[in-house]
Amino acid sequence: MTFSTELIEAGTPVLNHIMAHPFVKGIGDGKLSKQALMFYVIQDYNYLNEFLHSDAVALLKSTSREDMQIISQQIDFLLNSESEAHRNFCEVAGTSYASLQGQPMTPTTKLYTNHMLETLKSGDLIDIIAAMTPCPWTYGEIGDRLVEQGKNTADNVFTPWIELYANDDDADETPEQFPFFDILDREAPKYSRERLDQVKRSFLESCEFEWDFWEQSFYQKDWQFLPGVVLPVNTAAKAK
Ligand SMILES: Cc1ncc(C[n+]2csc(CCO)c2C)c(N)n1
Repeated sequence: MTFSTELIEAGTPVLNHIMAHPFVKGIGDGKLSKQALMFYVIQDYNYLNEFLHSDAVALLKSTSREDMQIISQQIDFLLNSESEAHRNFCEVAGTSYASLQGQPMTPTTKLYTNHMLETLKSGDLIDIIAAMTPCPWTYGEIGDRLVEQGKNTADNVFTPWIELYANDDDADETPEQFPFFDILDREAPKYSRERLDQVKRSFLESCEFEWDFWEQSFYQKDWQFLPGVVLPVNTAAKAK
């Protein structure tokens, strides 16, 4: 069994929970509250900035042009295509994208991005890619499964979001669709079983953070701040 197959098998229960999450179901049914959509976009903008930093370090640790190409494609998607997904949510929420940028990170966004950034400090390429892979993997799967369920209808307001993340219909579910898995499979044989278990754990932590991200957005889980705390002006995270 390849290492990527092992990771996919281990991550599938989390993916199933993500598919059952009310936010993801809401995308499929074209129904989500304005508050949930805005919260998601604010936090995802923060998340994607840190994902870009992770890509930058992954690029720095790459030794082949092939890997550099894969990582640069991810950066290109993130900078040039992924904003379309945010714009789709903003349009439905009836707000402008610009108004949702530059707000503080919530605890969950901090934990998830810190998990990725921590691996950058001390990890090898395999550690960095493993922590980053659940992001494109789970979104590709969400897109594919919602298309399989026939949710990308003309009258679903979230069809542009679904179609951005769904992979081509004629392609099978193979790791080739997620080139990060290729890098993991190539790097894995260089490591002991014990070391690979650490990598797998890190992948699973990111899978769980993906679920947490939907959860925090659906319920708008923000900092509580204890009674009596007065925040500095312009640092309240909640969108008005
Ligand atoms: C919390 C969160 N997780 C995953 C994605 C999806 N995503 C982020 S970058 C990228 C392409 C580079 O791999 C993809 C598919 C997201 N937007 N937000």
